[in-house]
Amino acid sequence: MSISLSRIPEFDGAADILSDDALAFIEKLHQKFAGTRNELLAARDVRRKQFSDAKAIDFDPATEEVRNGDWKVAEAPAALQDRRVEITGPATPAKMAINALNSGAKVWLADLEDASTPSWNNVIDAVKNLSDAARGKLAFTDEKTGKSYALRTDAPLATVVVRPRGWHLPENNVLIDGKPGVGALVDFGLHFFHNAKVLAESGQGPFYYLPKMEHYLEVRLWNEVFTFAQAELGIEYGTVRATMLIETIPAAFQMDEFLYELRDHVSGLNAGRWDYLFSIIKTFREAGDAFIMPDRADVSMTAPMMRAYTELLVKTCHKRGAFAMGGMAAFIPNRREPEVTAAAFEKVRADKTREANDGFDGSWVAHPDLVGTCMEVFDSVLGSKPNQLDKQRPEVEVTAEQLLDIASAPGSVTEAGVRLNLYVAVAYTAVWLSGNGAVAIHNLMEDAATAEISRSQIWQQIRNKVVAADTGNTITAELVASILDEEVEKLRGEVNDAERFAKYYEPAATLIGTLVSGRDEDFADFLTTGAYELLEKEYVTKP
Ligand SMILES: CC(=O)SCCNC(=O)CCNC(=O)[C@H](O)C(C)(C)COP(=O)(O)OP(=O)(O)OC[C@H]1O[C@@H](n2cnc3c(N)ncnc32)[C@H](O)[C@@H]1OP(=O)(O)O
Ligand SMILES: O=CC(=O)O
Ligand SMILES: [Mg+2]
Repeated sequence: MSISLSRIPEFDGAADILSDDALAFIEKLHQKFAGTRNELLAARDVRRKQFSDAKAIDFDPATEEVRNGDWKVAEAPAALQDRRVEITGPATPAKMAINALNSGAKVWLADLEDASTPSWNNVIDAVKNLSDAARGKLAFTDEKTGKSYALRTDAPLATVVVRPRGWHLPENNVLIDGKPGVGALVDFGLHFFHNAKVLAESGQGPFYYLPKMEHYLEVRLWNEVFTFAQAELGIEYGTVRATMLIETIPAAFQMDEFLYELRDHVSGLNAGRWDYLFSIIKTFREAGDAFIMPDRADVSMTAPMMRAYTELLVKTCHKRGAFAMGGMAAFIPNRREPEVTAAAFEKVRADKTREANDGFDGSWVAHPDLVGTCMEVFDSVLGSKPNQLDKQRPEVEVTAEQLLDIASAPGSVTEAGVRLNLYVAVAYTAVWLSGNGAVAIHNLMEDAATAEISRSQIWQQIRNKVVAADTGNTITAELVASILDEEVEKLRGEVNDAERFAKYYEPAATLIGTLVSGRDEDFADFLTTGAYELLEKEYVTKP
């Protein structure tokens, strides 16, 4: 097996991140783990079809012993005992990293997944920023504004928890025997290689968030990666700690199994609500009326199936001694519009209050101005305790039917919802292609997970011939195509920059137009896979 690179990004420090020793480590990770990763991805397709045909998923009888067994995960290290507020955001540009580290949050989820466009420059800059942060020397001057950014010294910085890409994404710029590498192994491998020792020495990690897994064997693979990586670099077994997102519907049926597989390296589970909704739509997209999701804006965390999911997560985590982490309310403040900010504070407060009262140990915010709201809510529930691991939920009983009870989610499908989904999916994908993996649209945070819901809902609605509640029209491919045209014209006017529109919005619109078609052959497992092909072809590798 041999490793090579398409190119080294042209900025200071990139060559150091891609040193020969680091690449040798990445090559070893691929040698040992890429084959299993490929098999596990193929197994996802087979299972999904089975679930869709059966119109059901159930708890696996083969792992009943794990679910009924009396076991606990390893105790969390001091740096992760108090996670009441976690800010999320990309690790590039450096100013975002510094703002997150300085935000007052206990943890920063440094995101190479939902909030990140994995252009080669972004991936390497993110690792470089994380490496500088681990050594306390991250600083930045914004060339546009002249504003300088430095790590604060007057208060603790957030503890860094890095989220590498999910198992599905390739890394086209790392070639293994001439073929694309595995994004997850590149992100993890580079971060771990450069930072594991320094973080371990200061008790600050290395810590990870693991996204988008669908089966406990995928967790087992991460456990093997961690075990190997620690041994290879002489780091004590069990130093790595990871929090796993329960953000796919099959994973909701395996919370115990996930924790068990990673029990020496785990610190908790997180309720990743946006990918979770996407996963429900994706899994059951052709399974008929019982699985039609209402308009995205209608589905809230108080819908019965979402209550079942979060209640089961808290119960399972605390029974096993693992943290239960809340998810992202998408409302974000706007510093130029006080009434938008006030509404965001109120909605986020309500969301965090529900989570804190349910027993979550902390939760996520998308913006520094929301740290205070989340902190106040958890302070009032936790009191002097760092977490509420002691809050057991024996009264919670959740069935497979409750987890899959989509039909009783309040709300309806409307043509206005279709229109909004198309607008958001195209606008987000265009911004993603321009290098930003997260953006505010209509005062909501949009990232890869929220955009996935928008595009997959439309496919599901066309496929199942859903009738729109507001117009009485059946949602057909033709209707969607004509609304898409209108929304693209609206965006053209708003963007008002022909070159930018042609470069980012037109390819985004073409991609989304295909993905939503309602035809089997057009439904991609991930929006970002197609977008990544465009990114690599059109925007990065071309001179
Ligand atoms: C489904 C999921 O996975 S959720 C987790 C993944 N998603 C995310 O992490 C999204 C995180 N949030 C963001 O990226 C941003 O908040 C956005 C894109 C939604 C909005 O960003 P902006 O439009 O820049 O917001 P705004 O102009 O109000 O920002 C004000 C300041 O706060 C900073 N800021 C905003 N959000 C963040 C953040 N999450 N982390 C660090 N700094 C931030 C901005 O950089 C800006 O700093 P500056 O004044 O020094 O220039
Ligand atoms: O990653 C989080 C989500 O909601 O998706
Ligand atoms: Mg997600």
